[in-house]
Amino acid sequence: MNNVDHKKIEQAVTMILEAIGEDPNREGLLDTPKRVAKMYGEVFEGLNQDPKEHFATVFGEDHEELVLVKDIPFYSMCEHHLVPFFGKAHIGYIPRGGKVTGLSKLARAVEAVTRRPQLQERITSTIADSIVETLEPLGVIVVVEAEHMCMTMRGVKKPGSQTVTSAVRGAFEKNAAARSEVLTLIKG
Ligand SMILES: Nc1nc2c(ncn2[C@@H]2O[C@H](COP(=O)(O)OP(=O)(O)OP(=O)(O)O)[C@@H](O)[C@H]2O)c(=O)[nH]1
Ligand SMILES: [Zn+2]
Repeated sequence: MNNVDHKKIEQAVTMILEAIGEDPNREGLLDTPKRVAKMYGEVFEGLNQDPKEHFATVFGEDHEELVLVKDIPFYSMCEHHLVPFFGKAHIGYIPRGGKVTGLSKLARAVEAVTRRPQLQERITSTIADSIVETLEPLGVIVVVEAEHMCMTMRGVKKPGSQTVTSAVRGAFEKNAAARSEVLTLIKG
């Protein structure tokens, strides 16, 4: 929570308020720079984390079949406009050699990757590659669906449009049937 330079953010927010023609000294705005600094500490908390660190918890469970955690909600900040994009991540992997991680660790990795200025494509591939590098599974598939506020409240203004990205590694790259099984499970 304390990864950001609060003082610097407070100064910057005061300057932005002045720049838009607001009065930073009016009552309602007095604590706004402080609040924004605290909020950025929270939404950019992932900058302090390496998603891979969450996969240190490994159980020696002999399960070389699909593990899928779907509908993991996330909130991130588009690195172009610093406005939110948010949605769901779905992570499937086929463990190898008993390297099975805790289910919550997949959701923790999503938090680590999304709580920083981001691109949806990078979120998707970083999660997949972190799993490949740590758990060395037979295969990984990551699907991310999100709504980007920079496309809804501003710019092209297309509310409701969803962006879907996927990253496949290992067995899922070659095996279309395995991929479609996961996609069916995600939809169901
Ligand atoms: N590929 C990708 N693009 C993104 C993501 N988030 C936002 N963008 C896009 O980043 C682009 C930035 O385009 P620019 O032309 O530099 O900026 P802009 O003038 O504000 O663009 P508009 O949004 O079209 O008004 C826009 O097309 C956004 O939709 C993301 O996660 N992935
Ligand atoms: Zn954007």
